Parts: sequence; structure tokens; C-alpha cells
Amino acid sequence: MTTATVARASISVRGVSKSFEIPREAPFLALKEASIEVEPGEFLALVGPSGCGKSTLLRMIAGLLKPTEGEIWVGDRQITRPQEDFSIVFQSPRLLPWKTVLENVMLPLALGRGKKVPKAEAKARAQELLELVQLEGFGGRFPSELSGGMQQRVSIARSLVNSANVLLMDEPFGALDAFTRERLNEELLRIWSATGRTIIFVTHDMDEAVFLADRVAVMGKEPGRIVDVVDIPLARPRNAESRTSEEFFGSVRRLRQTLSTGVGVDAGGAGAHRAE
Ligand SMILES: Nc1ncnc2c1ncn2[C@@H]1O[C@H](COP(=O)(O)OP(=O)(O)OP(=O)(O)O)[C@@H](O)[C@H]1O
Repeated sequence: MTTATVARASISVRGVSKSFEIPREAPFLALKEASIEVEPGEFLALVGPSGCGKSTLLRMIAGLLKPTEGEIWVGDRQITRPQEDFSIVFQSPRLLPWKTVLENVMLPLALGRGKKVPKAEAKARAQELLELVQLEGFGGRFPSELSGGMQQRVSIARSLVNSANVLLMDEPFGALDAFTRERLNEELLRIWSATGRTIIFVTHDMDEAVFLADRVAVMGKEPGRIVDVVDIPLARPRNAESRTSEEFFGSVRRLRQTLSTGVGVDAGGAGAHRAE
């Protein structure tokens, strides 16, 4: 398993808005004045209703989209284009159909500029990751020979193969069954704590957000914005038992309230605070 500690990176989203130009219509404001600081090594979840701008924000952090206003920085670098040390997992797998499963997982290592990994090592790493996502024995297959959920697990393995500092995940487990999803949640936490990556994780699922994250940014819509940022006071390491604790249910309840009222909840002070 690739568990070497990677360099730590902080991410600063500063007053970011995004409008999309739509032919014959007024520009559409998808995200308004979002600001948040993501600490090095933090696990941040973004939750909110469909269309509130979660993917838009993630894509801007990834350098795939440019903000209309505001700036995003990683350490002392402004993000203006895709970053080599960021890995992204999209909602759909996006595998190369003409490459085998193993070759797809190895791809980031083959493309890595200046950091050549010997082929045998790349292969061994990819094989370990396929084992991690329970696809050992499928390395020689082509993506079209796997189910949708299996393809998504391949894309998760691919995102973990290099030692990217920052992992951006856009509802990566949305299409998986509940058992696989919960198991991968636990594996992801294990990998995160072993490697010190910064993770920003988009999900619709509040249980998943609470289980995984240090903090959850709750987003609202019309216009898309960050409504509140909630600390999750759930002890680590987290496991299946964490899902039945008072702290877990309390945090889920708080997120639900914030989502339904569209304003930050300050239940007794600790735990919730406004987005900066
Ligand atoms: N390229 C684009 N052109 C025009 N509008 C866009 C574009 N991309 C996104 N939007 C709009 O911006 C808004 C936010 O979209 P986004 O995909 O970020 O939402 P989301 O919160 O990730 O939604 P979901 O949870 O359904 O994936 C939506 O209303 C969407 O229609």
C-alpha cells in the first residue's frame, strides 16, 4: 500500500463566485462569494442540495474551471490551471476503454512528469490498490467487462496510486451499494490517516459526510453558497461503531437542520460556525 506521508498543503478559497454564460439568457450565478480555508491534512466534506454548486466549487479548486471572481490558493501558489499534485475522482469512472483495469490504475504513474516510477513498482502498487477495492483478479479485464460500481472502484484505486497531496472526490461512492460504500468509507479514512492527504469530498449523504469529515461545509442554493461550516466532534479512528454514537446522530441532526433552514445552527455554541 502506498502509505508514505506526503507534503502537506493548505487550500484557501477567497471570495469565489462563478457565473456561467448561457446563450440568449442572463449569466447564471452558480456560486456566490464562497470562502473557506482547508487545513493541511484536513478532511472536508461539501454537502448540499442538487445544483447548489458543489461540483462547480470542486472543479474550481481542481483548476478545471476559472472563478468569475475571487481566488483559490494552495500554499503560496494561486490555482489557475490543473495541479499535478491533485487527484480527482469524478461521479462517473472515466476510464480509458482501450486499456486494461491494471493499466488504467497505473496511468497516473505513467503520466507523472519528472517522477518516474519503475514499471514493476507501478504494477505492484496498482495491484495492491485493486486488492484494496476488492478487484484483485480483474486487472486484466477491460472496463466494459465490469459493472458500473466496479468501474468506479477502479477509478478510486487510480486516484490513490500516486502520492498526490490533495484528493478531490465528487460523490465517488454515490453509485455503490451501501455495504461497499461503508467499507470504502473506512478504507478511505485509513488511507487518509496513513498518508496525510488533504481531502475535499462532495456528497449528498449526510451520514457519509459526518462519518468521514473533520468539518462539513453546508451549501445552499439560489444562489449556490456556503451557508455554514460545521465541526464534527466524532472521535477518531472511526469505525462501524462510530455510526451508532450520540455524537454521530447529533452531527447528522445539526446538518439536517442547517440544510432545511438554510442558515447556520448554533446549538449551544460548540461545533458550528459561519463560513468565513
Ligand atoms: N457549464 C455550465 N453551464 C451552465 N450552467 C452550469 C454549468 N455547470 C453547472 N451549471 C449550473 O450551476 C449550478 C451548480 O451546478 P453543480 O454541478 O455545481 O451543482 P451540484 O451541487 O454539484 O449538483 P449535484 O449534487 O446535482 O451534482 C447548476 O444549476 C447547474 O445547472
